[in-house]
Amino acid sequence: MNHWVIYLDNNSNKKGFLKNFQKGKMPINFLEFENKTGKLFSPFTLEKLIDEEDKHDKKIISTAHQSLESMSSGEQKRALLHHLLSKNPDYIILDNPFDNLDITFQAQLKDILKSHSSYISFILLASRKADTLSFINNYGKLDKDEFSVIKNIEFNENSSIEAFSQVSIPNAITTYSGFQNPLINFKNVNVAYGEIRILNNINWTINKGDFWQLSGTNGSGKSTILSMIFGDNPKAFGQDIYLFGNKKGSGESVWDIKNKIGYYAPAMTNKFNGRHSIENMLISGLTDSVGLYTIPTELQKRIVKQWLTLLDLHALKNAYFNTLSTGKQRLVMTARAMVKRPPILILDEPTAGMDDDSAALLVALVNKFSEETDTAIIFVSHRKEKGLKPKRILNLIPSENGSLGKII
Ligand SMILES: Nc1ncnc2c1ncn2[C@@H]1O[C@H](COP(=O)(O)OP(=O)(O)OP(=O)(O)O)[C@@H](O)[C@H]1O
Repeated sequence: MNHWVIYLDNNSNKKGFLKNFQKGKMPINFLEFENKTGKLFSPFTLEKLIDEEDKHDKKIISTAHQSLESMSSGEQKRALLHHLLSKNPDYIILDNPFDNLDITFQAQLKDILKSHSSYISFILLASRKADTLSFINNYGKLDKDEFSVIKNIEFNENSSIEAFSQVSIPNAITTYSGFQNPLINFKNVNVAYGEIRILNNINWTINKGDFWQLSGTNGSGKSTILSMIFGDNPKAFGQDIYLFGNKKGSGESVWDIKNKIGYYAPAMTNKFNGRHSIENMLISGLTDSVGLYTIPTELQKRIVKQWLTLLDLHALKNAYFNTLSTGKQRLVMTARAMVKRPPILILDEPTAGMDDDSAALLVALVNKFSEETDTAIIFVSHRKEKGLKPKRILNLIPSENGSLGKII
């Protein structure tokens, strides 16, 4: 059985490769798959299934107990793999399957894949050099649209990233003032869905200038906590949760809260597939809109120019955002969440799907935010992100009665 890993970097045209592959236009090394049945294990497949379940009100993967959409990322991946395997394909393309997965589940997933590897071929698309599978026997890489076979992966340590050191984080236009510490305060917060307890007596205080990593295994409740801050999770009501001094649910609208928070999660990138220039993308971060509805002011343009210089993207300011490499898109989106210099910045698994070098660059940018500004940062990741310098970690540790919060 042939199994492949194809290493991707910042410039790989993964979408094009997948599209062609599925149409049967694959590199000659893959001709054995030409008339075979293949399946795609990717966030895109998950999105499509969630959409289909929603539109047709049917259960493809959802169970009587839980919808696919409400499952944690780990649970979704497990369910998707199970679904794809049940179709008995000849091969499965795995698009960065280990993203968003904690170490335990990564190991479980590797075991499941191995147990099927004697009769299903796996083609692994991997951005991280450490993400490989023991039974892989062919190696390749995708350079833009060009596939080539390589001998094996050479592990090279990232050189330390000196990027961004020349330019300071630009100033704010609107100053958010008048907020007292703590900006966020959770007191003995408990969440359960039916009989299942998710969070157990969580106490968490976030002050100005804090830099938190929120970590925990898949399903431990990280998204649940975020949704109580940034979303309108009804589980937040009636609990002792204080946002900017106000008890959650006591009158402030979700919009009021969102206005004071910069937020970025990779899934947001899909909202910006229209014709948005990089400059306008950053300006729209000042107004919290997807597009631009008013002519930008000179001041807005000046601030954004400084951001473009910081990101070394000034020469590309008129380029369309969707023509950028994934790594550069992520940098722009992260900066976009920060341009208004909000009191709180939430970055939800921002490095998922990035190659090592681009992830290191994003990490360097976030460290710089922490060093040079008063914005409190919450960086969600179960991966120990190399080089990230959070000051504190809230680690959610699952227990029978829901996750306990351990502060490190
Ligand atoms: N609406 C819901 N109904 C039932 N269970 C839910 C609902 N929303 C979340 N859950 C469950 O709550 C648990 C915590 O989920 P959550 O998404 O917060 O975890 P997470 O730490 O963000 O996981 P991951 O890293 O995999 O994204 C999971 O077991 C999930 O299935």
